[in-house]
Formats: sequence, structure tokens, C-alpha cells
Amino acid sequence: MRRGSDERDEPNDGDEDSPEDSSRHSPTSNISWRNAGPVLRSLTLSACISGLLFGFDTGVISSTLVSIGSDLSNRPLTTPDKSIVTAITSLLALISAPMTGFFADRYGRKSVILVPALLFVFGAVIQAVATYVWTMVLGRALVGAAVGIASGAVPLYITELAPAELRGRLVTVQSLFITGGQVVAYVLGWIFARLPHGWRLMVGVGAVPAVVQLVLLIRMPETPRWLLQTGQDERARDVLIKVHEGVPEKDRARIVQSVLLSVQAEITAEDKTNARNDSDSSSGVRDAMKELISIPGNRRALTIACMLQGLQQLCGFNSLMYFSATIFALVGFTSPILASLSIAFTNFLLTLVAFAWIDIVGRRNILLRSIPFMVLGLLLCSLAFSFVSIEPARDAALIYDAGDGIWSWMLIASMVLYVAAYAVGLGCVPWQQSELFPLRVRSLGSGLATATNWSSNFIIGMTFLPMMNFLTPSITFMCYAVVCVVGWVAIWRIYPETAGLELEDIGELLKDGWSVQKSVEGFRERQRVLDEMEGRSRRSWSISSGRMSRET
Ligand SMILES: O[C@H]1[C@H](O)[C@@H](O)[C@H](O)[C@@H](O)[C@H]1O
Repeated sequence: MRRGSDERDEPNDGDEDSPEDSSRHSPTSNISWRNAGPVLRSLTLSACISGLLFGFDTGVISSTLVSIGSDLSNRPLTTPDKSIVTAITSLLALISAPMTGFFADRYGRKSVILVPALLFVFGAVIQAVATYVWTMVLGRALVGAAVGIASGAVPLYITELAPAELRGRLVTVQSLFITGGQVVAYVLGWIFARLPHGWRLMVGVGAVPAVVQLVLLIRMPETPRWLLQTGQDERARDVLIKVHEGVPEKDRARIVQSVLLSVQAEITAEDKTNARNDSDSSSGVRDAMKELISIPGNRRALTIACMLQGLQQLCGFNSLMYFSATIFALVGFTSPILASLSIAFTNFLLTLVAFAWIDIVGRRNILLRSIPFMVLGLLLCSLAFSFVSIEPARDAALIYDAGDGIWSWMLIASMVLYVAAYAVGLGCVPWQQSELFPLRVRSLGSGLATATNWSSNFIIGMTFLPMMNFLTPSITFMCYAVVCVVGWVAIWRIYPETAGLELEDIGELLKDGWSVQKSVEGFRERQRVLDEMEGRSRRSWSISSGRMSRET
């Protein structure tokens, strides 16, 4: 595969630097997923259980609502009951997400993953034993608070631990767990719905992975960046050595030293800025907030991170996640849950493609190439909806398909196209948010970007059904297509390629402008170097095994 090519004309942002500039600090280690080493793998996996719970708890609600019957407060759920039980999770997530920054700086990155793991356990148990609507709401609220914190803290933890070449992939493991959790939720919902009071099992089962995560995480280390920031240099070095276990020993010392030096340089520079600002500073968070907004590089990082997170939700994806079964039932599918499982499953499968490509093709490139397919999928949906009339009267006889069922199938095919394109790009790339921010404002910036994600998620959840009713389904899907087009232009103009760069270099990149052109050239250069290194190691392997082949 050709690596990292971005054939489109890039907007010229006036950068004069040579392409090598943006890659020169990166201690290219040629580390790969296969030689990532057990420490790095278990770190990622244990952190990502939060992703599984995030996906599970957001996916399980649709089947839960239809199976509760009169088990809560001795009466069937009313529409306001259903709305509050659903919305409280996103609401608490959007309130708790910005707090991640404060706690992550003060108590460490690992602690802010441990707390949501506990909340997930309590939330699941409270829901499973709930006998009143308000107890169920309390359980959903705890789970929401956990999802909000974990969704920002996990990418932060992994971003700060991962070697540059693997960062994109390792953060994408979280997305794999989220989408996998959604598939599990749909399948379990489908199975448990047949049992009496099966919904209690559906929600209670979420406690199991949370307990596993608590046990695993207790033995995991803090991130080297946070350790250095809090003066624990030796521990930071030890963690870095473990993380780079898969790298040949002669390179490892050089890489660890280089990362240590660049983080320390960043901390020193930040200390100087702090000293200058000390006279008018009263609180850490206020200072960090001031720095985030007033320093142009930080402001750019925040704009990009919030733009991507907003776009991830405002493109309308979760309207399908939450309501696809309802849509498929309305257009006359006899097995709407199965049809909606196809949406969740496509989302999961194509996230695997993102996992394979994100560091090779690059974040920017993957978005610029996948969003046009989302637009196509949405326009086809919109077209199909104009030939399938939906009657909210729930009477199958009133469903009218001008093409004898063809348009209903066209609808599901175009939704699958849209979801596939979403999963490859927009479903994952925004979660790379933490890499955009310099150390001092990283946790705050990530928390705010996560809050943007949850606020936009809340907006879509609240507006989707009213839009379908008042604007028609055709126009609703057209609106999402317009959001995607606007998003594409914004990405093309301001999102530089960050794949393969050390965290400290990304800060440099955004200092003097959006640096799109420079970043794309730097990325191509890094890919060329990696290709050469790969070629060299393949050649030396062939020589040592006495099989020098022509191909190398
Ligand atoms: O990255 C995830 C993923 O794409 C999920 O499928 C979606 O439901 C979430 O909202 C999103 O944040």
C-alpha cells in the first residue's frame, strides 16, 4: 500500500520550513503492533475496558426500555420516564467530562480511570436491583458520570504512554471496544429480552467487566509524562523502558532518553511561563484555562479537537445507533432488531480497518477520504426516504414503498455505507484529541473536547425524532449530509497530519499556524524513512537466515 499520500492540493498556510523540520525530533523506533510488548498491550487493554462499558451502557438502553414493562414503580414507563432514563446518561457524561482535566492533573491519569470503573460497578448494580423509576435514573446517572470521565481519560492515558508510531492505533483500540460493547449490548439485549425480568440481567452484566478492570488497573503504572511533571523521574524512565520493550535494545536507550529530554524541555518551558504569570495567578485550573485560550497554539489545538468531536456527533451517527430499530420497524422490516444489529456490527468491523490504517494512512487523510462516502450514504438515504413513506400510525398496511420493497433495501444499504465510512474515520479520529495539546493544558483541553462530544450527542438525541416528524426523514438526512460537507472543508483547511509525531512536536507544529502543508510533507517524509527502515530490517533478516531474496 502506498503510505500517507495526500494527493489533493493542500491549502497554503504560508509555512516555509522544510518537510524534515516537523519530523526531525521524532525518534523513529519502527515499533509495530506485533512487537509492542506485553506491558504496552496489557496497559491498552485494561484501560480500554472503559470503552467496552461506554459502548455497552450506551447501546443497552434501547432493548432495556422495551423490556422493563411494569417492573419499575409498579406501572408501565411513561414517555417522560423513558426520556429521562435515556437522557440522564448523556447529561451526566457532559457534566463530568470537563472535570476529567482537573482530577487527571491533580491525582494522575490512572486514578481518573479507576474512579469510573467503580462508578460503573455501582451504577450497574443499582440499575439491576432498581424497583422505582428514580432508582433506575440514579443508576443511569452514575453510569453517565463514569462514561463522561472515562471517555476523556482513557485516550489521555494511552496517548501519553504510547510510542509515537503506535499512538493512533492504540487509541483506536478504545474505539474498537466502544463499538464492540455496542454489538454485545444489542446481542445480549436480544437474548435476555426473552427471559422474564431479563432487563435486570442486561444492565447488571455491565458490572463484570468493570470489576475485571479494577483488578487489572491496580497493577498498571502511571504515564511517564505525568510522573515527570510531578518530579518522579526514575519511575518515568522505568515506565518508558517497559513501554518500549519491543524495540531492539540498542535503540531503546536512545529513544527513552530522547522522549525524557523532550518532555523535560517542555516542562521547563512551561515552568518559565508559569513563573512569569505567577503574579496574577490564583488557581491552577484558571491558569490552565487562560493558557488554553490565550496562547494561539493551544487555541488552535482546542479548535481542532472540539471541531472534530462536534462533527463526530452532529453528523447524526448516534441517531442510527439509538433509533435504527425504530426506523427499520417503521419502514416495515419484520426483524428490525436484526436489521439494526447490522448497523452496530458494520460499525465494529470497519473500526478494525481504522485500527489497521490510522497510523499508516494518517488521521487527516483517512478523514478526507471517508467523509465523502458518508455524504454519499446520507444523500442516498435521503433519496430512499422520499420513495418510502413512513406512517407513524404503526400500521404496516400504511407503509408505502414506490419500488415494491426496493427502496427499503436501498435505505438499509445506504445506511450501511454511511456507517462503514463513519467507522473508518470520524468514529475514531476525534478520540486522538489528547495528542493535539501540550502537556500543561492536555488534560483540560481533552476534557473540554470530550464535553463537546457529549453536548453534541445530547443535541442529536433530543432533536432526531422531532426533526424526522417536522422536517421529514429526507430533509433530516440531508441536513446531516450538509454538516458533513462543512466538516470536510474545515478539516481540509485546519487539521494538520499528526500521525507518527512525538507529542511534544505536535505542540511545535501548531505554534505558528495550522501548518497543514508542512505537516503533510513531514508525514510523507516519515513514511519514507519508515519504509526504508522496514526494507533494511527485512533485508538483514533475509541475510541472517541465509535467504537473501530479490524482493528485498
Ligand atoms: O467513537 C464512538 C463510536 O463511534 C460509537 O459507535 C459512537 O456511538 C460514539 O458516540 C462515538 O464516540
